[in-house]
This record gives sequence, structure tokens and C-alpha cells, in this order.
Amino acid sequence: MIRFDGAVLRNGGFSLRADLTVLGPGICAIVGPSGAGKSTLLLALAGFASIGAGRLMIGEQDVTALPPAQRPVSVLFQDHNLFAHLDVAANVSLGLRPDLRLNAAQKSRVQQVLQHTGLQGLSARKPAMLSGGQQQRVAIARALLRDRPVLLLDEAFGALGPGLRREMLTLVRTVAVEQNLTVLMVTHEPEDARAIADHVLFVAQGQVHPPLPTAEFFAAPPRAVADYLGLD
Ligand SMILES: Nc1ncnc2c1ncn2[C@@H]1O[C@H](COP(=O)(O)OP(=O)(O)OP(=O)(O)O)[C@@H](O)[C@H]1O
Repeated sequence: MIRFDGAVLRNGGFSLRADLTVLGPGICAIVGPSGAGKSTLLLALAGFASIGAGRLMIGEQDVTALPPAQRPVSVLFQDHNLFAHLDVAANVSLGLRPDLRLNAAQKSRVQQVLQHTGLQGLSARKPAMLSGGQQQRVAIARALLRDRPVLLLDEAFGALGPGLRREMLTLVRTVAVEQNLTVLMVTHEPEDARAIADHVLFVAQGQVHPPLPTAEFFAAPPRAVADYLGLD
């Protein structure tokens, strides 16, 4: 469970009000107009944007003042930040140990995750020898190894074609269910939300609106959402 209590999220001169609960585990899509504050919301969850008032709870923990590395959160941005000089296995292993000194059990977990993300045959390749989708899978594999209960995706699949995009969404869904994750996923594609989200959360007009069940969000959208979706 994620809860913002009367929170004001700050990103430079921009501020965003948030007073809501996201129930987990499950997938919550974040939609809204460009510049509304969707990334700011994820940055605040990850600890990279400050919370100027109120508080943020993740599970039973008040994380309002916790630095990013100590939060129970892993983040995947569109720019997947792989290290060019490290092969796939090493890039993924960074999720477990930044110094790459893995014991046998940890090495076997890396192999498991590589298999799960369909990368087992590619573990010795450097990122430059991978397709965009394969690179994104490496980034997902690394995020999954971090074993944090909350996964944040910021337009993580925006650069992929429709087939790969669907494949990645399915992978996220599968892994979220298997690992009991709470996933918050910013997307510009309402179809992504329809495809895998349990809830949809709308960000607009300086405010994060409470999440609605996906079917309800699309079937009976509030006025501002209908405008955003281009419905009459
Ligand atoms: N470092 C910053 N300093 C000042 N203002 C910022 C900073 N980063 C973002 N902003 C502003 O904060 C507002 C929210 O930005 P944010 O990136 O959260 O929106 P978004 O909904 O994710 O947008 P998009 O869909 O276009 O990616 C925007 O008006 C943006 O110009």
C-alpha cells in the first residue's frame, strides 16, 4: 500500500498536491496531460523530488524523509541506463550487488532472472549488441533483482514498437503477479492501462487524483478525464 497524506510534491518551481491511497499488490497506471506532473509523482516516490508538506507512507513505513537508496522502491525510466562496458549478466547483477561480488546463490538468482526475461542466451553480450527491446529487458531484469516491493515505470516502453511494447507489458504483468509487486506505471497510451492495469490514476491541474478501477475509469470517466481521453 502507498499513501500520500496531504502531501505537496515539489519539482523545481512546480508543485503537485497528493492525498490518496494506492492499494497493492497490483498495477496502477498513471495518465494525464503532458507537464501535469506524472514524472514528478514517481520522482517523489523514489525520493528524487521533495515532499514539502504532508507525508508518504509505503506499507507501514513513513518514507517522507528517507533517501532514495533506502526506499523499498526500484525505478525504470525510458532511458534504461545500462553500462556500455559491462555485459548483460553484469548489468543485471548490479541490481543485487553494486560491486559485482556475487556469491554462488546470487549468481544462480541472476541466471534465473535472465531466463525469466528471455535473456539467457545473451548474457555475455554488451548492450550495444542488443536490440532496444532486449536492452529494456536487461533493465527490467536488473530492477526485478533488487527485490523491492514497489516498481516504478516512467514511460519505460515508449521507444518500443507495438509488438515489443505488448511483450514488455505482459512481462511486467507476469512478474508483478509472481512477485507480489505494486507497480506504478506512467504511460501516454491509455491502451497500456486497459491492457494490464488494475487501477488508473489521473494527474491534472496540480493534483494527483485517487485511483479508480480500470473498467470504471474508462466506462464512466470524470469530466476532466473524458476531456483528456478525447471523449464527448
Ligand atoms: N527540474 C525542474 N525544475 C522546474 N520545473 C520542472 C522541473 N522538472 C519538471 N518541471 C516542471 O514540472 C511540471 C511537471 O513535470 P513532469 O515531468 O512531472 O510532467 P509529466 O506529466 O511527467 O509530463 P510529460 O507527460 O510531458 O512527461 C512541468 O510543468 C515541468 O515543466
